[in-house]
Amino acid sequence: MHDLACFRGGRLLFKGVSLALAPGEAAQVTGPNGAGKSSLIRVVAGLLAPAAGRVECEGARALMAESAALDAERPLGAGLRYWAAMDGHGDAVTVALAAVRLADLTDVPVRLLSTGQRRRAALARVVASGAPIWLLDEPANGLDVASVGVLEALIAAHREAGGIALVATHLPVALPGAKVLELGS
Ligand SMILES: Nc1ncnc2c1ncn2[C@@H]1O[C@H](COP(=O)(O)OP(=O)(O)OP(=O)(O)O)[C@@H](O)[C@H]1O
Repeated sequence: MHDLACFRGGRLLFKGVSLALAPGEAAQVTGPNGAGKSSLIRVVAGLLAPAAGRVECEGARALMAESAALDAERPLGAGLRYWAAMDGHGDAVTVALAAVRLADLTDVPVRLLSTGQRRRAALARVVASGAPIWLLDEPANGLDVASVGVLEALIAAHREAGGIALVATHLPVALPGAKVLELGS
């Protein structure tokens, strides 16, 4: 991120935001409600144009935001395979579902999943994407303590394998050695 600025709703949310993440590194984006954490994640994802500055990425980006964008009527496994196939990793879904402890629900329609299970499904989508750069917007929302542990372990394994994680969260998520990007300060 080079000198990023973001205007939204006629308001300057942040400016002068610069950060470099090398393989294996992570950053936590913090700040009060409305500071622009989600907006920053969307800028880095390429979904929102910055008012100034630029983002450079080497490798694909996977975004975990509020919605997992999975067809509610489809079985979970089939819904995830649809996206993973687009990313060229259709065979990664079984492992991803096991990683987020949802293997038992592979054949259950997405509409029947609980809130926390939906969040874990969204995480499975990121895992199955094979993308080296994970952009996680409030990934711990709706997760119980054990699932936050799973989230932390998956991020750690991703970093150990040379991946990068940018995590916006107001809930505690252990990210050892992560850089901190505080917005609204
Ligand atoms: N589509 C939009 N159009 C105009 N303003 C928007 C839009 N989306 C968000 N905003 C505004 O941008 C500001 C930052 O929102 P953002 O969701 O990035 O904050 P946040 O730090 O993630 O907040 P929270 O902690 O509540 O999730 C808010 O004031 C919000 O009202």
